[in-house]
Amino acid sequence: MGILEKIADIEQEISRTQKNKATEHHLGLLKGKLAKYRAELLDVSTGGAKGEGFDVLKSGDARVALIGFPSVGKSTLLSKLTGTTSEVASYEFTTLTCIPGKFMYQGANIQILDLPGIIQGASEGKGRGKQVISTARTSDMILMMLDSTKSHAQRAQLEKELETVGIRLNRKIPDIYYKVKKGGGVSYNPIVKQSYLTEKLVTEILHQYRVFNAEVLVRQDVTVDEFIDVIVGNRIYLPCLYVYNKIDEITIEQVDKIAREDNTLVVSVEQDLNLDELKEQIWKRLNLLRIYTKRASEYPDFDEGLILRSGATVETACHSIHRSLVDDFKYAAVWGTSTKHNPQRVGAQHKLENEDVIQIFKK
Ligand SMILES: Nc1nc2c(ncn2[C@@H]2O[C@H](COP(=O)(O)OP(=O)(O)OP(=O)(O)O)[C@@H](O)[C@H]2O)c(=O)[nH]1
Ligand SMILES: [K+]
Ligand SMILES: [Mg+2]
Repeated sequence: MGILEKIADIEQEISRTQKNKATEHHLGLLKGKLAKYRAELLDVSTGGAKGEGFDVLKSGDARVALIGFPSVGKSTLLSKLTGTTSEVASYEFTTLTCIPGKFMYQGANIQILDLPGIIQGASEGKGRGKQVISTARTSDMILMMLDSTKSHAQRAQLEKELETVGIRLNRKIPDIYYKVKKGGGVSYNPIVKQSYLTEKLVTEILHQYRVFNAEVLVRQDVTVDEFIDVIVGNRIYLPCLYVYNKIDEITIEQVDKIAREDNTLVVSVEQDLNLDELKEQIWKRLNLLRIYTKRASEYPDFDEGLILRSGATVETACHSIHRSLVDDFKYAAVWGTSTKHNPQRVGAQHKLENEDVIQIFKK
C-alpha cells in the first residue's frame, strides 16, 4: 500500500471513530501515525521539501506570501500594492510561478510574493502545491486571500492544506520541553493538569516514532496534536491575515458578517477599498519594530529608522547600524515605552520596543 492510501485509510478511520473518553487513546495513536506518514510523504524531516520552492531571493525586512485558490485576485493585489506587474486574468492559473514585489510601509521594506493559486490536494503535490507551500514556509507571514462571493468552506480547505504540511497559523509554539536521551526510558512530567495527554499515550506515540528514551516536560495544557507537532518537529508557526476580496460584489450585510471574524479583513482590490488598512494589518502582524537613532545634542531622525524583529535588543540595533559598533559599545540611552525613565541608561541586552529612540555611547 502506498503512503497516500495509508494516509487515506487512517483519515477514514479517524472520521469513523466516535470521539469520546473511551476512544481518546486510540484516536491519539492514529493521529501520531498520520503525522508520521505525512512527514514521510513530504520528506520535510530530511529537508527534501527545501529547494523545491520557487527560488526567489529574500530581500527587504520581511516577506509575505500570498496564498489562495485560483482567481481570487492575488496578482491584482500584487500589482496594486507594489507596482510590479503580475498578469491578471479572469481564468484560473494565470500565475504559474512566483512573482516578487515590494512596498514600503512605516519605513519597512516589505517583500510580497504572488504565487500560483493552490487547489485542494496541493499538500499531496497537486498542481504547483508543493512548490507554493515550500515557498510559503520561507515567509514571515501568510496573507490568505479568499473570494467573498464564494463559499465560506474555502477558508477551511486552504487551512487544511497548510496544516497538513506543518504550517501552523496564528498559533503559539506549544510550551513543551522535549529531549531525546540515550537511556532511562520515557520520563513524562506534566507541570499542569492535562486534559488529553496521559503517560501511556505519550509513551506509545513516542514508540511510533521509535523514541524509547526521552524527557517530556509539559508546561501547559496541550492537545494531542500539539504534542505530536513537537515530536515531529519542523513545524512552522506563522501569523496569518485572512483577506476577503471582491466585496464590491456582495451586500453590505454579507460584508459586515465576514468582517467580524478574527484576523479577517474585507477588501476590494479592484475598487481600492480598504487597502491602506490592509498595509497596516500586514505591518502589525509582521511584528516589526521601528527604532529611531539619535546623535548627541541632535533631534532623532524620524524619517530614517532601523527596522528590527520583535524581541530585538540594543545589541541587535548596534549590529544593524554598523558591524563593529558592538565592540566599541559602552552603553545606550533609550527613550520610549521599553524604559521606566526617559532617557534610561541601558546595557546591550536591553529589549527594545516599537518607536523607541536610541543613542549609543562608545568606549
Ligand atoms: N469584482 C472584483 N473582481 C476582482 C477584484 N480583484 C480582482 N478581481 C478580478 O478577479 C480575476 C482574477 O484576478 P487575478 O489577480 O488574476 O487572480 P489570481 O488570484 O492571481 O489568479 P491566479 O493567478 O489564476 O491564481 C480578474 O478578472 C480580476 O479582474 C475585486 O476587488 N473585485
Ligand atoms: K486569474
Ligand atoms: Mg495570479
